Amino acid sequence: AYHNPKDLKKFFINRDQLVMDEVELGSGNFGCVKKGVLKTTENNENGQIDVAIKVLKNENESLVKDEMMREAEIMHQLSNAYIVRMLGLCQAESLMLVMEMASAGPLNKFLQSNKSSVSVEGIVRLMHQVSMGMRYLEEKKFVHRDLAARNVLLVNQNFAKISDFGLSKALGADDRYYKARTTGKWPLKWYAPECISFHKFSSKSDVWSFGVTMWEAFSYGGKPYRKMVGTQVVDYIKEGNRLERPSQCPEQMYQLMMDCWTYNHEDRPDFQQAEGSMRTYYYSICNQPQPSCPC
Ligand SMILES: CCN(CCO)c1ccc(Nc2ncc(-c3cccc(O)c3)n3ccnc23)cc1
Repeated sequence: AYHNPKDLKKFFINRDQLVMDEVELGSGNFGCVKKGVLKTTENNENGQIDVAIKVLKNENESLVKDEMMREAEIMHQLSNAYIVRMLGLCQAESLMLVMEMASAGPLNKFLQSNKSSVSVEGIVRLMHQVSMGMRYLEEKKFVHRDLAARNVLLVNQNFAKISDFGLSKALGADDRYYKARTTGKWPLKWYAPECISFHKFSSKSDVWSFGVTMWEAFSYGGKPYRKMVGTQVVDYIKEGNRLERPSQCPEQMYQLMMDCWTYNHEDRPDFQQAEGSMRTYYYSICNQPQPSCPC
């Protein structure tokens, strides 16, 4: 269950600072995500920040509430340009998680509806940013466990942030993986073999998911293993098959995806190596570093 609430105390936002739109950005069994603004008085300047608010439904289910508190506790420890920032929690008519808004929404949806205006170089830039965010998570010993294009949110078409830490886990100092006790509604098409066979999750299994996320991006929001259900994918992979190179995908990027789908996790690159490959290729095609604030 969720513990040490004291750490998050300073993180509680009072309800009258929040103005919530009717606009619903998304919904799930947890509740829904709404658009809104957070009124601030930073150094007595009255300002406001666009926010996404995850609103918990049927409050009484302490299970869902604990899960949201765990998500908040994880995000509270993260600070990186390529990871969605949590601004705080608000306990009012229901429990709310307040995040800094990434207003262009999920990467897969964006690419599906902007095929013509996003170049291959633009996709390489976005996926390099995701690899930097994941390298940061790896260094901090957090396992995401739900990396997919639907959980990469865009500030704009040149700036991506990793989101949805609902399944994430902090590894113990000398743990090399997280062992799930039970299986849940798992995104099997994004999961490495060891996750499915042994319920073992590590940054190396996040690397496998990163490969599938790359495939989605270079497919402009295509759905992986289209004709199969999750359980069929397990056999497909075991027989040595992999997703095919998307037509617009550069050879070097497909090679990296294939490396991320190395069956044995010990032989898979880690995010330090994957980020290095992305950076090398990105510089080779546009010879300029990522702006410090890619706004
Ligand atoms: C393009 C418009 N559109 C699609 C609407 O149909 C759309 C969809 C989503 C968003 N933006 C966001 N949706 C959800 C979360 C979120 C909330 C809680 C936890 C968490 O990890 C993430 N979030 C955090 C920051 N920005 C967002 C912006 C636009």
